[in-house]
Amino acid sequence: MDYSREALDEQATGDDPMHFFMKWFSEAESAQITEVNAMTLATVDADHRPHARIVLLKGADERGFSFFTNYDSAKGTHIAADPFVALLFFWKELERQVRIDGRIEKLPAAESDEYFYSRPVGSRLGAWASPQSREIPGREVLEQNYERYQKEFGENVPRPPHWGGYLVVPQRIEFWQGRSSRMHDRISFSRNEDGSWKRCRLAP
Ligand SMILES: Cc1cc2nc3c(=O)[nH]c(=O)nc-3n(C[C@H](O)[C@H](O)[C@H](O)COP(=O)(O)O)c2cc1C
Ligand SMILES: Cc1ncc(COP(=O)(O)O)c(C=O)c1O
Repeated sequence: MDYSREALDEQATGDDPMHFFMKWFSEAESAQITEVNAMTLATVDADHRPHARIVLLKGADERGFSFFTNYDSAKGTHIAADPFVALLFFWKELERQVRIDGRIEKLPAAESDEYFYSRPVGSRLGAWASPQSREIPGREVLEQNYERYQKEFGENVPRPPHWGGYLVVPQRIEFWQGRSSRMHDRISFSRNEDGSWKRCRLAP
């Protein structure tokens, strides 16, 4: 595969990488890419070993990038031990990659509530039924848990205390645009001490 769709120059990215991320994100949405918000989340465990999995981006604003999960999951345990994480998007139809490194924190409970109560009842029950990342003897455990919580809560399924959002506060954001002959464009932003951003170009 030789990439040839378009170029990315420094000026085009502007001074604010969050702003530019939103632009690329809406272009990916307009390009009808399925699961455009699917991103790889990398964490490290207490022994410094890396782990990666897909999660869904549910918010991006001037603070950073948010997603929702089980705080008691493997990723939640890693994050509690080491708050440095990486996110990765690959939008192959646009020949684009976005790499994000940063520090992660829990979203305020009110924001987790707001998102949780927007989810379908079935997914809310799923959050109770699944002890995420734990070994279970068989699928029937999930089904039994699901039925049990369905009986207990009916249509009013509260947010489990172990389920909520995280916010990744970016320290570095890199925009990668594929170019011909592997001579890709890479524009990288690093956060300065005062919160402003330093922009540079990296060799591909
Ligand atoms: C397309 C896709 C989207 C997913 N979105 C989420 C998500 O937003 N939150 C989540 O907890 N798991 C999500 N998962 C499941 C995770 O990839 C993973 O299996 C789960 O979170 C357990 O990871 P852990 O054991 O490393 O904590 C998604 C999986 C896929 C394939
Ligand atoms: C286990 C799990 N939790 C959370 C999510 C987040 O997405 P949603 O809130 O749309 O269910 C997903 C998406 O696939 C998921 O698989």
